[in-house]
Order: sequence, then C-alpha cells, then structure tokens
Amino acid sequence: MAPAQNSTGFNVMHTPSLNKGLEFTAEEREANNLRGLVPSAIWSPELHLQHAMAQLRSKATPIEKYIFMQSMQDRNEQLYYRMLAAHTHELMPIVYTPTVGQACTDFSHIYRQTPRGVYISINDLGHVREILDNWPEQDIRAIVFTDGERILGLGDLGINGMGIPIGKLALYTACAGVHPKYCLPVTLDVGTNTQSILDDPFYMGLRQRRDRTEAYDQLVDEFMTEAKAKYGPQVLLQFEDFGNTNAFRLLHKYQPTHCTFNDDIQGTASVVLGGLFAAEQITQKSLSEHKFVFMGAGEAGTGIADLIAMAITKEDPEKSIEDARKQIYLVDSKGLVIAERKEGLQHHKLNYAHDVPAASTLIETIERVQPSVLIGVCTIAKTFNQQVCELMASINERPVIFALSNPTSKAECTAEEAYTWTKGKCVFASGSPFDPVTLGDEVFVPGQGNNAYVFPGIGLGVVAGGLTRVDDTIMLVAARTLADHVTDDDLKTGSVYPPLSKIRDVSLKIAAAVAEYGFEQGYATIEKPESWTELCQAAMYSP
Ligand SMILES: NC(=O)C1=CN([C@@H]2O[C@H](COP(=O)(O)OP(=O)(O)OC[C@H]3O[C@@H](n4cnc5c(N)ncnc54)[C@H](OP(=O)(O)O)[C@@H]3O)[C@@H](O)[C@H]2O)C=CC1
Ligand SMILES: CC(=O)C(=O)O
Ligand SMILES: [Mg+2]
Repeated sequence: MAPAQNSTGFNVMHTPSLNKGLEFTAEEREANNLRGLVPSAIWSPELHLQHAMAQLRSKATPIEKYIFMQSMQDRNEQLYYRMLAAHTHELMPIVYTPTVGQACTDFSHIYRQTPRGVYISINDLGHVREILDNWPEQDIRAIVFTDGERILGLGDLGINGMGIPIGKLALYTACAGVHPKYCLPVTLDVGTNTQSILDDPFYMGLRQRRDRTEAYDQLVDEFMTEAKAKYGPQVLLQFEDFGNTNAFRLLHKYQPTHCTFNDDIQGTASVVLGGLFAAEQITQKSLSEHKFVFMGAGEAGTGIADLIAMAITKEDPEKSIEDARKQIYLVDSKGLVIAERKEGLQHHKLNYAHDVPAASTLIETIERVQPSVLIGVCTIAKTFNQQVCELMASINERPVIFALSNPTSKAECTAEEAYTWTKGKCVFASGSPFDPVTLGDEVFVPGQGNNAYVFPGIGLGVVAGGLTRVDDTIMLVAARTLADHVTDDDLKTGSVYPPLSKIRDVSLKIAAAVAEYGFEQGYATIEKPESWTELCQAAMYSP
C-alpha cells in the first residue's frame, strides 16, 4: 500500500534508516505523526534487542535466520546493526559465510521486493549513470560489486550472487563502522553459464549465457568510470567473486587509476599473511623459513602466494622475489604447477612454475616439497584427508594447515579432522567458522582465516583518509596490524586470529594504519590529522 502524501509517520516507519519501532519516544511519536501506528509500549533499546534476538533464535534453520536478518535490515537498520555488533560471533555465520552461500543459491527464491543495491545488466550499456542516479543516496563511499561468476566455492550463480556484496557491506558497517548510507552493493548481470539456474523459472537475472564479448569490458568500464565520476576519485570499488579469467586483468587495469582492490586476491592474501605472522610464535619459524604448498592456484592461491613472496623479501632483503617464490609451490586441477606446463598455464601461475618434475597428487607434492605450510583454496571439500594431515604432522613439529575454501561444505577439511589427524600439532584456520574442538583435556579454538578480518578495516581507512588508491603494500600493513592484535591467550588456544568479539577494535587499528600509510604515499585527500586512530574512530557509525 502506498502511504498517503501527508502520512509522515507512515513514511518514517517505512524508512529503515529512520524506523525505530517501539523505541520511538513519546516526543518522537508526537513530532513524527506516529500516534497509533505503533503499539503504546515504549521500549528501551536493550529490550528491543532482546526481543529481536528471541525472534531470531526461534527460527529453526540458518536460512530462516538469514531471511529474518534481511527483513530486519529492510525495516530497522539501527536494530539490525545493533544485533550484529552485540552478537557478532553468533550472527556472522548467518549474514556471511556459510549461510550467505545458501542464501545466494536460493537468492531468486527468497527475494523480497525491497531494493538493496543495484543491478546493472549488459543491456544497460549506456545507462549506468542513470542507474546510479536512481539509487536514493548520492554520497556513496564504498561499493562492493560482483558479476556472480565465482560465488564463494559455489561457482557461477549469476545475479544470485548479489547476496555477497550485500553481506560484505553489512560487515563494513558491523565490523568497522562504515556508515550504511555510504555503502552500495552492485551486481553486474552479464548472464550465467549454470544451466540449472537458466532453467529455473524463478531466476531473476538475464536468461542468457555469460557475455564473453567486448560488451562485458565496456560494461565494467562504464561502471568504473561513472562510479568515479559521480562519487569522486576516493570512492572505494571492491571487486568480489569474479571468475579468475576476468579478476586479475581487471584488477591490473583499474588499480593504477581507481581506488580499487580485489578482495579475493588481495584481501585474502592479507588475512592469511596476518595469520602466518601470528603463527610464527607457535611454529618458531619466520616467514622466510617456511616452505608453502597451495592446493588451488586461482585468485586466492596466487594472491596469497604473491603477498607472501613480497613479505619474505621485506623480511630478508638479501632474498630476491624470484628466490622467495621458489619456496612456494602451487597445485591446481591438473597437479603441481611446473615449468613443463608453462605453455598452457594461466598468466597468474607462471611465477610459480618451477623447474621440477611433475607430481600428480597432493601427497606426492608434499612428499617432494616437504612444506611446513599447507593452504587449501581449491573449492574441493575433503582434499586434506587423513593421509595428507598425517603426512604434514610427520614432517613438521607444528604444521600450519589452513583450509580456506568457503562455504563450510567446500572446506578442504574440518577443524576436528585437522586437529585429530595431527594429534593436536597443527596450527589450523578455516575460511568458514568451526566450533572449538576438544582433544583429551585440550580445547582448540580454530581461527577464522577469512578476509572479513581485513576488508572492513581497510574500507574504513580508505573512507576516513579519503584515499584514492589501494596498493599491494596496504595489504601488508593490514596483515601486520592484524597479527599485532593476536594475544598470547589466543595463541594458547591455537588461534592465530583475534576473537570476533574484538573485530571492531581490530578494524579500527587496521583503518588507522591504512589511512596513515595512504597519507604517506600521497593517496589521501585530507589534511594530516593529529591522530589517525581518532580520525577513524570519529568516522565510525555506531548503531
Ligand atoms: N577464506 C577466505 O577469506 C577466502 C576463501 N576463498 C575461497 O577459496 C576458494 C577458491 O577461490 P578462488 O581462488 O578465488 O577461485 P579460483 O576459481 O580462482 O581458483 C580455484 C583454484 O582451485 C583449483 N582446483 C579446482 N579443482 C581442483 C582440484 N580437484 N585439485 C586441485 N586444485 C583444484 C583450480 O584449478 P585450475 O586453475 O586448474 O582451474 C584453481 O586454481 C573458494 O572456495 C573461495 O570461497 C576465496 C577468497 C577468500
Ligand atoms: C571470503 C571470500 O571472499 C570468498 O570466499 O570468496
Ligand atoms: Mg570473495
């Protein structure tokens, strides 16, 4: 029902950023023509939060909880963010991985009418500015956008991938306090190659195969150009879950001219490096003393590898980048990446195509390389089986095993498997959360090696400092800051990441470090403040 023109109260209650429901005071009810539109009880924020959490907890399944949270975001934004801030540990797995994976799979089926972000289709070429103008907020500072081709480890979901920009931006606000009004989720609709989606009568995107013509690049270019022209050179444009045939080349194309980064390539690298820095205290090995095997040689795999190699050369200036890369081995769907395969290799793998004999299995690779660090980013569940984990434990006192593929159904192994098979020796982290594991009288708390530990803080730093570029060193700065916030108590439980309950504080520190670094590089559009932390703190939205 459309509200009557003069019904300001009705409009207020239908504006998520203004609606407070039963929290409206008597004065606010009077001033906003709300009399009779809300029951007469006046609730405290605490009671309202308890009520919402009780409603949420009464939902039987994670996807029902997801739908409840979405509808809360659509009707009462403050309460939504208060829920997330007060119950981050409980609600991150709902609004983010793993449940967001199911929400994307089901996106067209659970879709509600409320607009949340914009869809820009290949048929909208020439109309991108018009679409951005249709969005009610004109001052946008952070955009997360996808073309839906590689949604988590679930593959090509077309516009159903919109759940990811929505979820990531919710974390910008919940984990780092970037004001929700500055955030815009965007999905580029260029079709999908997933037949089951094309056959789904309820699918809401373009019913065509993925556009692989020049029009695709034209659409991305029009979007990048118009976003920068409309919102200014400091608008942050975060690439998310693009397929790797586009992700690397688009990042390289736009990094020199736009304030942009690719979260899967760079944000993931930063969070993994942070975990490895923190793990040094457990393994008693510095980064340059490790040997690394990656299961998966895509965006995440080579992104992490590149940042590790860069960090090794900083740690040991005697080492060239080529030597640093020699400590890193990648395995892809065809086996170990080696020089003999160079001809058919994708560009991003070439630096790691070492002159060594072929190895067709992970076990063979581990036996040959003798790695101290094993990182899973291959989207194939259970690839770190008992034999793999036992082998890692037999060649290392404290092997590092990160099973980073998302969502949980794609994890290379579970926390329980990793700790059990290595008899508690491994330093473990996972992309999606796992509960603590008890072995004998020891309790292990697995850390969540997810880029959510860094991208919100980087985003806040970019927004607060008005940065116009995000370079690779920013990822190193964020990794170091993250590691500095891992306490001895965290390490004692086996976690190389701080608990989620501290994420706002950690994000603030990352933001301050990023903004300061950006200023020193000449990327900032503000004057130097007295304190970078105070600058970022002042920019934080608190629901
Ligand atoms: N924890 C976190 O923060 C993050 C986790 N991820 C997760 O990492 C996973 C990979 O993402 P991303 O790198 O962007 O994806 P890509 O598609 O770019 O790369 C996937 C890689 O896995 C390889 N692969 C596929 N099947 C096998 C197999 N059977 N054995 C060995 N390797 C295989 C592919 O091989 P080939 O090259 O031959 O095709 C490719 O190199 C996803 O599940 C994603 O959710 C991603 C970003 C952040
Ligand atoms: C976490 C993330 O960005 C991914 O799995 O794609
Ligand atoms: Mg991603």
